[in-house]
Amino acid sequence: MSSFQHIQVPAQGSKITVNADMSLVVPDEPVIPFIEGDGTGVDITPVMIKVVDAAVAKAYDGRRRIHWMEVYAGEKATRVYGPDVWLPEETLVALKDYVVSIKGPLTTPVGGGIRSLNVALRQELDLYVCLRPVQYFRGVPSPVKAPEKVNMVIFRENSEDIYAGIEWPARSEQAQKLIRFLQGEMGVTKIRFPQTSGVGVKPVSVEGTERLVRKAIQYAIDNDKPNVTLVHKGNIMKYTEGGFRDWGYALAQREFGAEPIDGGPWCKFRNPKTGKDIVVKDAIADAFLQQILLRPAEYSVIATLNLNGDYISDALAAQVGGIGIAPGANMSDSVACFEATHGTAPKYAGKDYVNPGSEILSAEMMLRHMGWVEAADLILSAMEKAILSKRVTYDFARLMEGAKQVSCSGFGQVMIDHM
Ligand SMILES: NC(=O)C1=CN([C@@H]2O[C@H](COP(=O)(O)OP(=O)(O)OC[C@H]3O[C@@H](n4cnc5c(N)ncnc54)[C@H](OP(=O)(O)O)[C@@H]3O)[C@@H](O)[C@H]2O)C=CC1
Ligand SMILES: O=C(O)CCC(=O)C(=O)O
Ligand SMILES: [Mg+2]
Repeated sequence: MSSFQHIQVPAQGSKITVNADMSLVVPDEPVIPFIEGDGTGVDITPVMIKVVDAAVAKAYDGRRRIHWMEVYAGEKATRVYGPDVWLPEETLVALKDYVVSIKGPLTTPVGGGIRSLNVALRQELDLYVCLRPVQYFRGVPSPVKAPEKVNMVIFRENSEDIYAGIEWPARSEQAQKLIRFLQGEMGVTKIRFPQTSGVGVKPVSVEGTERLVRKAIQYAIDNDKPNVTLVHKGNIMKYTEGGFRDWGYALAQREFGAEPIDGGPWCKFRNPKTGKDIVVKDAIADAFLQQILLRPAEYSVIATLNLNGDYISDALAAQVGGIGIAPGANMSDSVACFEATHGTAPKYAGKDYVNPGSEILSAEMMLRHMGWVEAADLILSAMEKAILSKRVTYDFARLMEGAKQVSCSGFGQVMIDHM
């Protein structure tokens, strides 16, 4: 018997569980929760499910099957649970309990209104790694000359930084109180317009940095990557972004035995699995954004803070063809919730128009994470073949010579036809 109020647990299928060493135990018929998402979520999420089901059926010939379980967040949650319930407690319980899940995008209003549900989910479940691989698919139209040189994996810190939403509006009692405290007790004299300033707080911790950088370096080891770059703005924000850089380097030396190169700060260590050197280096965020355009081949794994990671994700996605095919995952040591890099693209909502590729590739990451590599590989090859067939959604069609534009669901079907 389910103890959920509105979540319908599928009659068949069972939970994915986690061993003490954090490895997954994945049954052949797992129950996977999904959040449909706001805006274009209604378009892309059903297509993602159809493509994944087709890949799993093809790869395992009926021996494996996903039982999808809808859980609610965002506008749909307010329709199901009541007008003010944007992120029901039972959604959080289900995402945690069922270990692996996938979500569509959720709307966050600008300037006021509710705080980001996406951020709330990451915080509540402590999904501290935002993992966003950026790779080039043959045939994708790109604004740069050599998009195939972009092959990076972003590890974005997902739980702290200015992104955590600790801020107060201009002229509010709280902002005024904090400004008075800063001026009266902390010796701050440089708030230019204290009467009319909104204020935000940017927490960046040693633990938060270390757990993220540790994952990034381990990923470089496991996946035979040549370097890890810590991207920060530590020249200006010395004790937050500068701290991130310093704690990252210190961790590389302390836990992975990295030695300074030419007196540092860059350092390197030998990959215990391959014997090759892994260089740990850093870049200041503004310079990094021009480096990824001019010298992308020199960067492989990126470890960065929350807001930088947000900007870098969309910028890098553009280099390989746009956020229509930019996947991602939010992960703790045990729980993972997969989601596209893009948002709800409201002007296209409900039009069966946008590219479902980002959410499908997020599902591909999910299948790989579950160890269902055959199904994941099928999705990758179907994506590549679909793009090469030039039957693509508007975002690619408008940049491709000789393309035939298809709808969101049409692109899903083209993928299935190529499996
Ligand atoms: N994780 C999440 O749930 C996220 C949620 N958001 C939220 O989404 C809302 C809208 O944000 P906005 O800044 O407009 O960013 P979006 O990512 O939603 O859209 C920006 C532009 O990106 C392109 N785009 C987005 N999705 C697709 C797709 N599936 N296929 C092809 N192109 C796509 C479109 O470009 P074009 O106009 O050129 O066609 C679109 O206008 C906000 O409330 C924001 O907070 C934003 C990011 C992540
Ligand atoms: O939460 C949001 O609305 C935006 C989040 C976002 O842009 C991201 O995580 O990349
Ligand atoms: Mg973003």
